[in-house]
Amino acid sequence: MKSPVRVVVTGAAGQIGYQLLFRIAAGNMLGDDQPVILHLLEIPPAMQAVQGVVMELEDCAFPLLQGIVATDDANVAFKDADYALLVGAMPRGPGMERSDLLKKNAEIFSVQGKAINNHANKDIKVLVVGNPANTNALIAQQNAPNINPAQFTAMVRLDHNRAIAQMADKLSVGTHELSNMTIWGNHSSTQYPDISQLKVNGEVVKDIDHNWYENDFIPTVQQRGAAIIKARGASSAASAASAAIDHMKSWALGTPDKDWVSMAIPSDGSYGIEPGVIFGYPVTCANGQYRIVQDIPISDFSQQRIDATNQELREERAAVEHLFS
Ligand SMILES: NC(=O)C1=CN([C@@H]2O[C@H](COP(=O)(O)OP(=O)(O)OC[C@H]3O[C@@H](n4cnc5c(N)ncnc54)[C@H](O)[C@@H]3O)[C@@H](O)[C@H]2O)C=CC1
Ligand SMILES: O=C([O-])CC(=O)C(=O)O
Repeated sequence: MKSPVRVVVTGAAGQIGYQLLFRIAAGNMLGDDQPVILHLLEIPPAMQAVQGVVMELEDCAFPLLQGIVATDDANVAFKDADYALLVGAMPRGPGMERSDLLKKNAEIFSVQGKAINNHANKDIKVLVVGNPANTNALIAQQNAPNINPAQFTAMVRLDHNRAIAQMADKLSVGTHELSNMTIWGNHSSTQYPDISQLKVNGEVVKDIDHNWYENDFIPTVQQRGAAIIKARGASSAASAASAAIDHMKSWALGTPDKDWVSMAIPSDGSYGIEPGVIFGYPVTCANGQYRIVQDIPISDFSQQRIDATNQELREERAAVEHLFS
């Protein structure tokens, strides 16, 4: 049996937290042979609800769950943490863009970045889910100068999974038959779902109707979060938790041969993006490290969309630079 790892989930009493914790404890994220100690961080008014979540986790008698720490103190929550899923933040409601949450949520990520810096394992893997995810990840990273900046990532995997599901439906194939989807840029309505490299059972997909791609598929993926808010009256939760599991699993356990996943990670300058911006890229993962897929041909059509999402991320960064330590 491996020794247990410590996994922090913030916003543990929220919608996504409630979907996420049980799957982590069941081994869906880090594997059937990896025991976990869950650290649940919440704000004081939610601590009673967290106690209920703790009771339910206990009642599952998960063999891999070797301990639970529930706290409203970030310094306690991040102590010796190996993985952190930063979910706790306000969700948007109808008619809002995710960037409208920037002012409300930014402070949370500067506080948590500092706590990670001071208390976490130096190899910690951080995934930011709370919106606007890319820029919140940048805030956390900039407040953690002693942690390798590459360890801070944000979630575009839900967009990646949505894009695969839409294409599978269009092509009448199973989602498992598709590979090489890419989400470039921001987890926002400027994201660019790129199907130029998409394959079905290893064969490049040709003959996609460009009009459908541009005017139906791309907006559907970009606006899927808003469509769910409209339908459910609340933002996506189970699918978001599932994507968070997928993101961390890929990062920790690796991606399959001949495929890649989309992760928002600090740019190293690849594809002309300014270094440091937390940008959605196609990546492969092995041995707990991710690597940007290089040399994907970028058409003029793609370049315009990559530029638009890059521009939005630069504007978001400019709005929060005062929170960088
Ligand atoms: N990146 C992505 O693909 C997605 C991101 N999201 C975002 O995830 C976030 C959480 O969504 P939900 O779980 O639906 O919201 P929710 O409102 O159900 O839960 C959020 C929880 O966070 C807690 N919280 C607030 N401040 C905190 C702090 N400083 N420390 C610890 N916990 C804190 C709240 O008490 C609440 O229990 C939202 O910002 C939402 O927009 C949602 C779906 C997809
Ligand atoms: O749309 C939202 O506000 C929640 C979210 O990020 C998503 O579902 O992609």
